Amino acid sequence: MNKPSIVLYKKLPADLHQRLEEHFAITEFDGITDKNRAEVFDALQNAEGLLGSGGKIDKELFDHAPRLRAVSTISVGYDNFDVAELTRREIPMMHTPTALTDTVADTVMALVLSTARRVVNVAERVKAGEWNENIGEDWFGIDVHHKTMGIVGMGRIGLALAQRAHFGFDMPILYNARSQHKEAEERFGARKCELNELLKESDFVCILLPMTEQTFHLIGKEELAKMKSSAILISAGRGPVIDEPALIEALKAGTIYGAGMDVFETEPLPKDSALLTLPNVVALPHIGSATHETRYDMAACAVDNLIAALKGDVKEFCVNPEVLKK
Ligand SMILES: NC(=O)C1=CN([C@@H]2O[C@H](COP(=O)(O)OP(=O)(O)OC[C@H]3O[C@@H](n4cnc5c(N)ncnc54)[C@H](OP(=O)(O)O)[C@@H]3O)[C@@H](O)[C@H]2O)C=CC1
Ligand SMILES: O=CC(=O)O
Repeated sequence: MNKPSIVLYKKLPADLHQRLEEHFAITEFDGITDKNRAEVFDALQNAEGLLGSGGKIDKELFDHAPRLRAVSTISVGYDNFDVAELTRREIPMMHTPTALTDTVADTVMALVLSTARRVVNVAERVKAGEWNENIGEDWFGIDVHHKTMGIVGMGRIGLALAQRAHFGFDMPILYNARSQHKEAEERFGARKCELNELLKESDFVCILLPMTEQTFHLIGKEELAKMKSSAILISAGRGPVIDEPALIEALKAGTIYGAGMDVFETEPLPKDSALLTLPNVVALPHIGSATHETRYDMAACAVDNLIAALKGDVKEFCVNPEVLKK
């Protein structure tokens, strides 16, 4: 019997590629870009599955995939997919939520520490030969331990961050989400509050929200103005949740102390972005989950997700479970 065809648009480790090949005939691309879209459209004519990460996966693409039965992304976020269109076509959309949670929380904690203690800025000065005598106050940062941690988006990653902040740094925790998160309250003493209260009271405001119509530019000029001048903003959910020009203004004016950012409105971050010129900004290239171990686990999860979905055997990790046949 012929194996079902799939389109793979992300390079996989050899053993995972082999696992996929045992089940499917694979047409492989190095991403889906404006340059190769037409070629991808041709390959999709026959494809029953789609697996990869990044790119804009929209209705036009699905229109070229009349046999598509399952889509699997190697990520937890899926804002680059037209999920409503997939649901309309009764196609399950799979993602990799649990594999990366701890690694992303570690990255957020790294941003908290490196912005507060100015690790990147100070290390650059050492490399530039500026450490010539005992350091003075111009090398100092601010404490992290015992400060108030505000978490906007108390989901899987928010919870893992709360655990680190509570047990590792003895930080009181405030959070904002749509629902109450009893586990965070009971295990880490977290207190749910309105966004405005969180912004006013937190020393670290960590934004861990998905990108949706409701979260777009949730943090803008007015919200930034509510933060303490000694507070630090950490952005590690999706870039467009923060109004970047408003953030740049606040950082330049010194109305907040600094920002640690793993995600941006435009990625890769444009070379002329003012964020690159500000010493109180730590900018990372969207590395939240980027360790060898975690990226492997995410890819393995996405491969298993596609195999399960094309067999009609989905048990978890489906974004639109309403399409699954009972
Ligand atoms: N920087 C990186 O490399 C990475 C970034 N991410 C990003 O992080 C996001 C979060 O991941 P994860 O924790 O696993 O996701 P979850 O779905 O577990 O958590 C999302 C949280 O956001 C809250 N939320 C959603 N919409 C709103 C809103 N309008 N107002 C207030 N709260 C809201 C949810 O609230 P409620 O609980 O009430 O539903 C939930 O607490 C991903 O969607 C992805 O975009 C993920 C991985 C890596
Ligand atoms: O940003 C990364 C993800 O997995 O989502």
